[in-house]
Amino acid sequence: MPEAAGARVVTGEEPGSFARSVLARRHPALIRQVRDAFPYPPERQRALDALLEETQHGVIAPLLPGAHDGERWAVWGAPHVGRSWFDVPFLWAESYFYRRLLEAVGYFRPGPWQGIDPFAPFKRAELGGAAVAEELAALDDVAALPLEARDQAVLGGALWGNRADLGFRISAGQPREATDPGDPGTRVVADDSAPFWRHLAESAPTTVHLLADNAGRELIPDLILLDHLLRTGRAGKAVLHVKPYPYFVSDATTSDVVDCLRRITDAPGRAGRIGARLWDALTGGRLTVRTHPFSCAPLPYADMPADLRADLSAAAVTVSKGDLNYRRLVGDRRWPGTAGFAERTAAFPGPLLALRTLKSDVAVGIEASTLDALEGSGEAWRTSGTYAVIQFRP
Ligand SMILES: O=P(O)(O)OC[C@H]1O[C@](O)(CO)[C@@H](O)[C@@H]1O
Repeated sequence: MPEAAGARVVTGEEPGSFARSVLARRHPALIRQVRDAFPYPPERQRALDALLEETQHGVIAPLLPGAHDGERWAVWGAPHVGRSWFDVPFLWAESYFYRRLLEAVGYFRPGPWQGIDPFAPFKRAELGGAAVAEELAALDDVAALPLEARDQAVLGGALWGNRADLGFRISAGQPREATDPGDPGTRVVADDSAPFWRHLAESAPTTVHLLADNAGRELIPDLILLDHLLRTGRAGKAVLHVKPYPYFVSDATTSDVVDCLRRITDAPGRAGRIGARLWDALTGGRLTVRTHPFSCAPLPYADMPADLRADLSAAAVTVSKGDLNYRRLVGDRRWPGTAGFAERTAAFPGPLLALRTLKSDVAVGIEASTLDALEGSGEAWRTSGTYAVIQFRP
């Protein structure tokens, strides 16, 4: 990889950088929100306070002895433990932060707080909100469209669903809506949707994998996309990869899949029918949910273990959702924006589609003229969540 030598790994060292703002502002705000959202006993509160102090002023500590995944994290953390959270790779720091937050709230420890998702109140509020109801109702109109327009509608739904990310909206202690993106069509800065649909038309209807990102307003359109691919015969089977435990605030776990499915199934009109089909697909084995531990690993996809690699190698396509998955696909480095998507993702097995709204510094596969226009716009286009890419390579 000739560019790797010249592309710096993203860390929080640089004052004013996006990564630094996440570590210095979002993470403390999130700790406070979680602390306020539950009646945690004093020892859990103290653990959360200690984590806050450590992340801002201390050095990275290892997991407590006896952690079920202690050995794995000891290997992954060996180069970083004992250093400032701001000085280590941002991808690793964010991933480990969520693991430590779960430790602080007693998520894995036998006892009353075991298995209690600290982000559940935020996810639940979103799922019960008006936006989800409106989005489900809009499916009635999509049903009337010709196939090609329906293809674009469900793909666009899954793409822009990625804007609805609760972690992204935590700023200075307050969840906030991202700025209105304006006309989403003009905000897709790399669009390989045509070759993607051609590829599916030319492939035998084998298995489609989807690496899910956020629950709620993102997972619902993801499920609708999978239903569309199954129903139109582009996929014979589908596999939905979700996180084995709560992660990056709103990342989907199996219980979020169930909550979303219930929400879709309970909706009137076409949404309810899609929900019933998805339920049948799950119970009948056409749609499978996977929770591979690597889904929460602080590593690029190039380092995926052999079993996951074998699984994805057999896919007609893997659809990768969201910003974090994108960083893990291309490597969390300051690549030139024009670096090739196919080249950067060469180590990923099988055909790949990335659907991502841009919420961090990493971007590749953008035409030089588009990149110039974006750089000249004065906008925080890499991090605002208002621009997106649909990038495909066979
Ligand atoms: O939910 P997504 O799209 O993966 O976004 C996660 C992104 O949010 C951040 O954690 C910051 O809020 C980024 O650093 C990260 O890549």
